[in-house]
Amino acid sequence: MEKVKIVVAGPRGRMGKEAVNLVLETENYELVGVLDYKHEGMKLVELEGFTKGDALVYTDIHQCFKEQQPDVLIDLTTPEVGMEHTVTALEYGVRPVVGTTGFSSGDLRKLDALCEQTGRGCIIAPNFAVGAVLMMKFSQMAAKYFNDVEIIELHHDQKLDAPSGTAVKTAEMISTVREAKQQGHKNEKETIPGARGANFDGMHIHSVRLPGLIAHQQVMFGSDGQTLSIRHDSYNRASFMSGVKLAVDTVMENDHFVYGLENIIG
Ligand SMILES: NC(=O)c1ccc[n+]([C@@H]2O[C@H](COP(=O)([O-])OP(=O)(O)OC[C@H]3O[C@@H](n4cnc5c(N)ncnc54)[C@H](O)[C@@H]3O)[C@@H](O)[C@H]2O)c1
Ligand SMILES: O=C(O)C1=N[C@H](C(=O)O)CCC1
Repeated sequence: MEKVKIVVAGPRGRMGKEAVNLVLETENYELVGVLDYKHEGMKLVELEGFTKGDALVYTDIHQCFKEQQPDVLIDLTTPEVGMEHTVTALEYGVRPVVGTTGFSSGDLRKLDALCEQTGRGCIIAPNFAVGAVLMMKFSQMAAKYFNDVEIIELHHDQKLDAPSGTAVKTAEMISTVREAKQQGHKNEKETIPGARGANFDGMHIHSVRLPGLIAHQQVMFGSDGQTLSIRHDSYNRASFMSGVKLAVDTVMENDHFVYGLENIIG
């Protein structure tokens, strides 16, 4: 069987390191390159923190794709860089698996159109942890019966985007079934701006950033005399890797755009 040729963007990052190790340790995967903004021409093994890997470091995505002709790009960078990488990958016929969060709805529409144009698959997954995907699905189920919901997402303090991609995706999924409602008292007034969090279709999202945290989310529903809380916790970044593998294997079979792992988990 031919190996899946993979490039990882952001290899020195917290998630990128895990993804590089996943690729190196998976028998039918081959790491053919990594994309960084520095260390051009070095081998992966020469970078701090790596003990193996002959793949070359590229700072130019065009050169990387021309020389290596990968099947899949795994992107774990920043929203601006990630969007540029994803567009370029599709233009080269490389299938993107994107964990990078912070894409706008306009970005997602553009990528959807580009997949249709190129006939290539692309998976954007705001959260690769299977438990987090279930937490989102269970929240969507609960929202049929509870209109009042607050989303509390908690992450490490090095995170760039707020609210998290997971919180936005959860709110979007809830919105498909929740009866539209502006929550809280109609005369509610914030005495300190931001006290009620971000407002998505009348429901509120609260972003907590603290050292010591990894990735956590609690979705709280309330109605007369009862509350329901659905919570997921990632305690390490290995928790995301089975989802990355599922996305890589699936994108190799796909010719369309997928936003959210819930669309490929049965
Ligand atoms: N989908 C998920 O399950 C999931 C899980 C964790 C994190 N994330 C997301 O993944 C992204 C990365 O998270 P992280 O915690 O690893 O961040 P990080 O800051 O540790 O890593 C980002 C890496 O991107 C690299 N980078 C910046 N510019 C680059 C460029 N031009 N080319 C190549 N690399 C470049 C940086 O050097 C850095 O190593 C974030 O958007 C985060 O929200 C998603
Ligand atoms: O560590 C991060 O950053 C994470 N980001 C994702 C998000 O924005 O939802 C998923 C969990 C970890």
